[in-house]
Amino acid sequence: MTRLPTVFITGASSGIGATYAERFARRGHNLVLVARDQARLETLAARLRADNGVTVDVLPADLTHPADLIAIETRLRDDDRIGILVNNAGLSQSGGFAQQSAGAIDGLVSLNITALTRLAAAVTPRFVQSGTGAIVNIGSVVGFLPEFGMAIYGATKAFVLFLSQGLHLELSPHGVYVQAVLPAATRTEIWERAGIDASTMPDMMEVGELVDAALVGFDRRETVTIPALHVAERWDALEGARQGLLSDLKQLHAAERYLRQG
Ligand SMILES: NC(=O)C1=CN([C@@H]2O[C@H](COP(=O)(O)OP(=O)(O)OC[C@H]3O[C@@H](n4cnc5c(N)ncnc54)[C@H](OP(=O)(O)O)[C@@H]3O)[C@@H](O)[C@H]2O)C=CC1
Ligand SMILES: CC(=O)[C@H](N)C(=O)O
Repeated sequence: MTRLPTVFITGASSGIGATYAERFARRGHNLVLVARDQARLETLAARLRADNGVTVDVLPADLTHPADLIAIETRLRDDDRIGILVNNAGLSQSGGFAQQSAGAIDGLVSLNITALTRLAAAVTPRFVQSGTGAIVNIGSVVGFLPEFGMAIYGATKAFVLFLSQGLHLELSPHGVYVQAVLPAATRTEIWERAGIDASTMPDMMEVGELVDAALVGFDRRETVTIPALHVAERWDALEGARQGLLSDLKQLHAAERYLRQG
């Protein structure tokens, strides 16, 4: 019987989520796996149980369906064995902003933003109460790359970064660790699902390398982990510039350049 916290992973039927499941199972953690494709989750769960001797629960759910989301929130709220949430389920964007239907926009926002936020919120009071726990939110470098041409997807990922930084500030004094993982292009099914030809991407990281790097950041308790960023000082400089900008906000009056001339 393991004393390690159970790891709850959304979007665990493929790609990054399935790889997190494999890596945490190898470390001896019990798992709860969530995605829509129950058969795929069951196959993965059976393999992880057999290979690692861990307990794996499968919770099929569509996180964009209100009733499913409530059921998943309830499990996170009530199951005090769960000590790590990997908020990974996500969807990419197909086409430019002008091509988006109302349904496509709703799908992106409800999975990438609403579900992720509600699951973090469901688990937080219990983690704060116990003074321990970890929330891993999967963002994307596209969250700071409007140049990539996926305005809605990128905005959902900018939200994930902001939320994670805010939660870090609020929850770390209570012993809760929050990590934002920002992958760059990684070889998974997300591209095909969005109707994007992955062969048009010049370089792509293999998913195992991505998750192993993200776990190095996790073990070091990094707040923001960007596996494809080779010069870490770039991130520090960006954060430094942001802090500098804060010190130049003076809200009593508009800046000189906005004062009307005559
Ligand atoms: N691959 C990449 O290049 C990058 C990926 N990311 C992020 O990584 C995360 C994982 O993506 P990745 O592994 O690449 O892609 P995959 O498409 O392989 O995985 C997405 C996972 O989310 C699940 N999922 C999709 N829709 C729903 C839903 N409505 N309800 C519940 N689960 C759902 C899928 O399972 P099912 O269909 O069974 O529901 C699947 O398990 C995403 O948040 C993505 O934005 C970030 C940057 C780069
Ligand atoms: C743009 C994508 O679809 C990809 N998941 C990424 O975030 O790089």
